[in-house]
Amino acid sequence: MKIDGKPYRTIWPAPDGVSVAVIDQTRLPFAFEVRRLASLAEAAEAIRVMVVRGAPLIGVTAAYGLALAMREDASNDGLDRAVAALAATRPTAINLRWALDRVSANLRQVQAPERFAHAFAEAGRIAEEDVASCHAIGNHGARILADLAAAKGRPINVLTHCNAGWLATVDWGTALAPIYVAHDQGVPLHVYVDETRPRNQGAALTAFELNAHGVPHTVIADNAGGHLMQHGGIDVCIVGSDRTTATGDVCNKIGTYLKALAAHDNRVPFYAALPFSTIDWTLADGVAEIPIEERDGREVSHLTGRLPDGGFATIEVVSPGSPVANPAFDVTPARLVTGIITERGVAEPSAAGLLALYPERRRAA
Ligand SMILES: CSC[C@@H](O)[C@@H](O)C(=O)COP(=O)(O)O
Repeated sequence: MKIDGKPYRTIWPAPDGVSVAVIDQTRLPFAFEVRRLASLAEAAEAIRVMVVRGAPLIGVTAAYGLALAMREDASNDGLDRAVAALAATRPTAINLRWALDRVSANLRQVQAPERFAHAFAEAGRIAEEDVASCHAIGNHGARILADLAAAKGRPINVLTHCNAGWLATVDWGTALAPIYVAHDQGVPLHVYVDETRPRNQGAALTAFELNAHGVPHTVIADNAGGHLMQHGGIDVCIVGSDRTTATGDVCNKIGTYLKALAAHDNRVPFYAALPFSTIDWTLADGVAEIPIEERDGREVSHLTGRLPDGGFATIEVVSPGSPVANPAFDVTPARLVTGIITERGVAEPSAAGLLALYPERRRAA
């Protein structure tokens, strides 16, 4: 996607050929800064502190992180240690584990001296595949939006939560890809953007993206969505996912479940958009089985933003001394999901629906 007319991806090989460049998402929307990751430690830290975030991008960064680790220690022990270090950075997004498994399986087939080049190339392939998957998700999802706009005969209102746009992937995004494709095709739409406390990925990142692309949008407080749905203000919800079970339960940013409940109560269609790398085929019950990341309470008790003089400040907003909890994701059961938009088409949110799109998994099972 473009920033000030210049096309960007969220991660790309640096010109030196031995490191990668990423957009520092902790600085957006007020500052656009590119960071270079040159070591395993830098890649792991970038994922942990959310310089890069979003399930698909976490996976690609981990793949490059494994490559960077192979420059430091390409032995089998070094490979095991690097996989463990990267896997420990964030527990919920399955793309992380999926990318590590894929690259490390590849590396075990080659001798140590070749491992860096192999891993770097494989990470690049994963990135390219992610772009293709997200673009395909955009095309499939755009048809849903176009049909809805045609049926309503007016601009449609789409609600999204967190940031599942191009910043959360390598390019295009998952939940926002259908919006970009539909907007580019001339489908009249407007997006309600949940601010997404505590880290405000909606207010900071989704709004930044939609602004840059010229998509009409309005940022709302997280608690406003139910009210808007009761009054006919939302025609469809689209969210991303960090892990989707083989039965169609969808785990996404904290607060997604409440939106799905409100959508169900108001008969508003609720879609999750995700690539195959987000499906955890080993799980059947998302609420019971998906590990939910618990993040630092400071993300709830403090807010960081821009001051009138352009400087940045972090301020305290919770009564000092009050305990704070910060679960970062929740699970929306399949029964609340209308459809799962994937790179292969739209699946019914069920084991049968997903297997119909991914028949090779039936054989694997
Ligand atoms: C295309 S990304 C889908 C999800 O990763 C996204 O909705 C989300 O919850 C991101 O969470 P984050 O904690 O910012 O990494």
